[in-house]
Amino acid sequence: MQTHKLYINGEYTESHSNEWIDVINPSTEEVISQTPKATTDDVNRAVESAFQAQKEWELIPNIERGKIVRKLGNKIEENRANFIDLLQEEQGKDYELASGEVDLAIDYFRYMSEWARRIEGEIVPSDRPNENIYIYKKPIGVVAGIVPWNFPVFILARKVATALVTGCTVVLKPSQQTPNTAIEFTKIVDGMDDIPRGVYNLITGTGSEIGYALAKHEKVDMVSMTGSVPAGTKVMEAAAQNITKVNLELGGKAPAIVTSNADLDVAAESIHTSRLANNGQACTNAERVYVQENVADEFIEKLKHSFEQLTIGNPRENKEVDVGPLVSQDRLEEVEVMVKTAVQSGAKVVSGGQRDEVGKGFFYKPTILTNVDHSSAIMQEEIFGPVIPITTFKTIDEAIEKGNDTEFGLSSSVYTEDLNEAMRIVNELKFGETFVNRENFEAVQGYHAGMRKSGLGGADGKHGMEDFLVTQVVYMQYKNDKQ
Ligand SMILES: NC(=O)c1ccc[n+]([C@@H]2O[C@H](COP(=O)([O-])OP(=O)(O)OC[C@H]3O[C@@H](n4cnc5c(N)ncnc54)[C@H](O)[C@@H]3O)[C@@H](O)[C@H]2O)c1
Ligand SMILES: O=C[C@H](O)CS(=O)(=O)O
Repeated sequence: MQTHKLYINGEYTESHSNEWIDVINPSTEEVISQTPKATTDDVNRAVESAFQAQKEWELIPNIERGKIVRKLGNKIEENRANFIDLLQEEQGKDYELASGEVDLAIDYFRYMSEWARRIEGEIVPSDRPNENIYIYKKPIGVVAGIVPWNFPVFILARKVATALVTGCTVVLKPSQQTPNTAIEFTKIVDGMDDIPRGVYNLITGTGSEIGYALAKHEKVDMVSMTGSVPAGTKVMEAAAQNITKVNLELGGKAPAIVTSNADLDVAAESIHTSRLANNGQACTNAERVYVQENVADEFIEKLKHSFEQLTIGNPRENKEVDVGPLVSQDRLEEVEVMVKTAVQSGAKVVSGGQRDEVGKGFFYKPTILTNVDHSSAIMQEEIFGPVIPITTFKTIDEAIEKGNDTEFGLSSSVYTEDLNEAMRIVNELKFGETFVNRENFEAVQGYHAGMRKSGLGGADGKHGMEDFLVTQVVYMQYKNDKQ
């Protein structure tokens, strides 16, 4: 059994707890490694080390930091196959998405490195003679990067690449369910002499203890956390104690609106892809469909047909597998309960509707539900599994109203070939992202940010990079000999 260590101040170190968390392969239920269950003492050590390293790191010229960030991407690429394998093993992704995620992480380090020369301030006119007002952009400081299990490599890149290029130091806490890819990344950092000690630290453990302690730490300047709304609420509560900035990427309940003017083949194919990506476990996946009633039967038939072609199994053993496992037994049971509750309330199962007993592993059959009420739990709560509930609408007004009627505000999508209809729906939907006639997954140069309970602040692009900066305004008075 492989056991791991924490990484603090440039050294591998034992946790003070001497307790361990099992990491389980969701396709086989085997324990694949054990990570230390860190303590608050370990959190203090890691944050102190990041705090001490901050000054040296931010004084390194941006361009040098950018080169280091680029190099990190290159090193992941050298180790690409290993990252893909570890990711498949700990999270159960299919090969295509696992390799896509690792490639996106590589790209992310490279993309963020390019901001090194472009972190710009401003000079604005003063009200007084002989004075310039400089608006400086500076690193926010120590960043706590708290990562979920569903995209453990890509979201690590979002936290680490952005922190390092902006001159911040980082304490990374991966999900206790998928720490092995972060541990592999830590080996890369450890092998690079150009990253000063303490700039990057890794601690492993539970969210409720270690994540919370990190968010509450007075020397953490920003908590950048991706995860569920309940955990994000806890992070805000902890951070509030020191008025620490939070950057939160939380859950979603993305509506997909299919109008009678849609290309139904495109809609069915995109919603299929969007609902099942990562075995149904992505925050931007289509989570509920509103289809105009005169095309509903045809659309549902197309989706049903495509769901029936799917192969389920261990994606690490078979590259052709379309749908792998859910990440854990708990996740499987939660999805099962949500579907059962919906069925008890009158939902009709068009496809799937139960576990897939392929042997060991946490497999649930891709499921289509119709006859669901817009206000029911399956239409309002995040499912995070391969289940798509579908309801109908009569008018575009109704579709927009129902689409917006949610506590989440991350992603949404619209299917129509009518430009006027598309523009109207896009303008009236209140979501951080809207995909028109295509499946989800955002671009690194965009801005991934949720409205309502889906988060605060955002990631990616110029605006995501700027979330890791603070502003200092300098009023520079000078003497003018000519006056
Ligand atoms: N908006 C986005 O970009 C985005 C991306 C990926 C996942 N998500 C969301 O993440 C969720 C799935 O991931 P998950 O199950 O790993 O989420 P989670 O909230 O259970 O855990 C996320 C991270 O937060 C930590 N955590 C948990 N409780 C905490 C607490 N009290 N204090 C501090 N940290 C805590 C966990 O240990 C983990 O590292 C879904 O809701 C999904 O929509 C959102
Ligand atoms: O879980 C959320 C996602 O859709 C994935 S990510 O935003 O690209 O990380």
